[in-house]
Amino acid sequence: MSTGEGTAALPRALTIAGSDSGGGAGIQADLKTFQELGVYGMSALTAITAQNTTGVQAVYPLQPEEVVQQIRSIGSDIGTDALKTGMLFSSEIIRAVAGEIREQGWTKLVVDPVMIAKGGAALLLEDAVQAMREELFPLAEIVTPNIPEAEVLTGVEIRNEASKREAAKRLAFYGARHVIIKGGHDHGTEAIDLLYDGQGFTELAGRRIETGRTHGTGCTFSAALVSGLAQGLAIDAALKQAKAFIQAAIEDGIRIGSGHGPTNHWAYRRRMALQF
Ligand SMILES: Nc1ncnc2c1ncn2[C@@H]1O[C@H](COP(=O)(O)OP(=O)(O)O)[C@@H](O)[C@H]1O
Ligand SMILES: Cc1ncc(COP(=O)(O)O)c(N)n1
Repeated sequence: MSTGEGTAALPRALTIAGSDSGGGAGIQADLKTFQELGVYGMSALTAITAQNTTGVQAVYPLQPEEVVQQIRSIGSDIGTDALKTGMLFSSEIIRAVAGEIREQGWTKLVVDPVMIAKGGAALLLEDAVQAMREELFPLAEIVTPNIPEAEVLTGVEIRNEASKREAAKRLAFYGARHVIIKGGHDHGTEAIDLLYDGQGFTELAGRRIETGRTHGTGCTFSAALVSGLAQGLAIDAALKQAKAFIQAAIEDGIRIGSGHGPTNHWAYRRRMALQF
């Protein structure tokens, strides 16, 4: 019988990101992922987007101090074991968020350098790329660009394995302790994510699924990574869990909306349950 005293020491994770009204990406994807992996989820909103599977209809950024206050409220009372950033929109918000993360002394930070939604809408202003590199990357345990984002951040055109590795090295040079260049935008029968830890490379491959339902894959993947870090996993174990989580979520994508449908955040836990 429950004593009503509560569950001790659930891992805690915070997402600092934009809201996706359609529920497939942004903080909604992050919170669903935290919950599915048994992590207590918290959020600090950076922007509201009016969005569905067909695209982004409007973006309403918050004031930098509104973002900072949310983070401060969490830091001054609940705290967090790990955190991620997603859509940050402007250099002003990036600077404010980086300043507050430094203030809180949080180090288990995953930076997902969200730039463009799958439908083509800008989720980061062009002049904010430099602030992202200079302010946020030095604080990051892991940065998780997709291929187009890695190209914008480094100026390296990724055409083959050698240029992908060169881009990863440059991203590490900006201060991130680990770099994962995600392979969703690549071609081939496998989606291969490349991890660089400042010394060597590791590849993690999953079967590429032919589907249009990939809205929120990057958000979901980085939220799963953060969950692993919050649980105390090492980077390679957190990456394996995140890859299995996103693979299941894409394989069991949800048939809703007429455009880029969302992934299924429930799929991984259901598969785990079926194994026992
Ligand atoms: N069609 C796919 N089949 C299997 N895995 C995929 C597919 N698309 C993306 N992934 C995986 O999803 C994760 C997110 O990658 P990606 O889609 O490149 O990010 P983003 O959403 O930032 O563009 C990575 O682990 C990637 O390998
Ligand atoms: C609020 C918000 N944040 C991020 C994304 C990127 O989505 P994806 O993970 O598919 O790149 C999005 N579409 N909306």
